[in-house]
Amino acid sequence: MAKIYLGLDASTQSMSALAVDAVSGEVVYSKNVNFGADLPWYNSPSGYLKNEDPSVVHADPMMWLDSLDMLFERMKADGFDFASVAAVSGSGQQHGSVYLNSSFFKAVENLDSSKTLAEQLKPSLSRATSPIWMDTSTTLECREMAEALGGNAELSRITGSGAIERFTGSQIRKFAKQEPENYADTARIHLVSSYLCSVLAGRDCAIDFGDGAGMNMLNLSTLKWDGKIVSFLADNLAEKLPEVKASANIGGKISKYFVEKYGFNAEADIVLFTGDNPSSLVGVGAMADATAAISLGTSDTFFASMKDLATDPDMCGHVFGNPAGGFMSLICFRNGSLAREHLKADLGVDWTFFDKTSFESTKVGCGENMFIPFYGDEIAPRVNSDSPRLKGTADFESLKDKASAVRALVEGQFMNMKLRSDWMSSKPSRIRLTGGASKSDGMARVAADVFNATIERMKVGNSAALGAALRAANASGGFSWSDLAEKFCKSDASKTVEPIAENVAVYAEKIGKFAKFIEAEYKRA
Ligand SMILES: Nc1ncnc2c1ncn2[C@@H]1O[C@H](COP(=O)(O)OP(=O)(O)O)[C@@H](O)[C@H]1O
Ligand SMILES: O=C(CO)[C@@H](O)[C@H](O)COP(=O)(O)O
Repeated sequence: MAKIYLGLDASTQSMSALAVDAVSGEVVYSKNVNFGADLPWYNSPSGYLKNEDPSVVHADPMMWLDSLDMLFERMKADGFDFASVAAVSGSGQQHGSVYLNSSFFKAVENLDSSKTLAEQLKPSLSRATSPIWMDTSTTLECREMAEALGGNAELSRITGSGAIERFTGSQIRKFAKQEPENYADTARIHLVSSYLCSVLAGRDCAIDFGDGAGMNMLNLSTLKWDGKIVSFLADNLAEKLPEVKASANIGGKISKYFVEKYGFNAEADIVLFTGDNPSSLVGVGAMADATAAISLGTSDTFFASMKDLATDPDMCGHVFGNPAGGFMSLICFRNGSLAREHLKADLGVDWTFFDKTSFESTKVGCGENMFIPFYGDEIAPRVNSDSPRLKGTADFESLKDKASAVRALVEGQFMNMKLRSDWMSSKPSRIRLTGGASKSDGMARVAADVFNATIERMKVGNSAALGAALRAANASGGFSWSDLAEKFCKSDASKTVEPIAENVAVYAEKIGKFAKFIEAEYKRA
């Protein structure tokens, strides 16, 4: 008999759903709502609100709720059989936080299916907007954290990361300092993942170890909130935090709101949500071995499950909980797809030119041309930037040579990724590529040659939503990881890209020059 599990993914730019039949091994349904295109009244074309201070990046949490209702409406219109779903889980863009007053607990338990989620839950916000992972405005709070808590190396030893601007701890501290009344009015602080989980379950749910580790306050040795860090960050913070639990816990049965409105089975389990990267780790089938993965979503990320805990001396890399148990390493690049989109718009070209044509008409390594692709602040390395830096021929620097500009930007992104990931002890010979831009053959080729690794692309593209569905099947249905990985996490052999020795040598030679170019331009501390 079919066993259907539904995975949801609320990432930076979209809310998506993917349903699997865990018995037959089929993906039976998928659907997507794009925040910019489908909810234009939120004025968030790329999923976040414009701010006059570019370091402040917030999103409207009601946009996430409206997109969830819209997604389920679309699924209903498609005739999706909600009643057949045995369990739901999900993932959210990491680090983003939702601030709620004490009315939240009752409001989420008593959702009325004749109204929308947003109209019922808006009054329970104690902060109108949510800082998200792209926010870099908490440098001062990070410095205060490091000074008070024994330095970044110590914070990294305890939490898996030094004090980081986008992580939730420094964001909470900034909110408490700048808006003390609203902070005092806050009874609960959720992550995007645990907020949506709570809404689905109709009760206040826990944060999981995967996403919780992105808050700079989870003690990785005890897997509890670290008392010393929490009390330093803000007054009474401990009581405002949800519980933190292993990802495989059930948050509860699905709320009657979704049963009445969309026809879910009232017995469907809601499995704790996690971050989109930990979820992708599961979706690419890398939860149980040392396979590395690169996700080219809004952010670019490089991650792998971890055998031995190791931290990054340069503080760009992080340790998160692996939803399948143990830990994972991750490096996040803020100038991922948005930098590619920026150049694409500046050049007035389409994705075919960007993914293919430009690579066919240019040479590997791009001669002397180099492109540091930091259109905005970067987090790996941690530098403030408001424009990319180009060095090379006049036509290249003025962007007249469009093909070279595209190649050099992509090469710059992957060489930077290689430089920042060298702290991870194992050099992967095989990397799984996922995310919206992984369809680009040009990018897959550059990744293979820069990393000297086989690049595998997945049969099921949306690895975060797939990971969520597989986590639901594992935690609620008892399906083993090996069974699920065997059925769902296969790469598409026709899209595998092998490294070419000649090209590998070009990048091995060029990467040193590129590192010096970055250092000279940004004079890193
Ligand atoms: N053909 C393509 N080539 C390169 N990038 C693409 C292509 N199609 C989509 N993208 C990029 O994929 C991104 C979305 O990827 P996705 O994984 O859905 O992001 P997220 O999960 O962060 O919302 C878009 O920002 C877009 O730039
Ligand atoms: O900050 C991080 C990871 O630390 C980002 O990777 C966010 O989790 C956003 O993910 P995408 O929407 O780009 O997938």
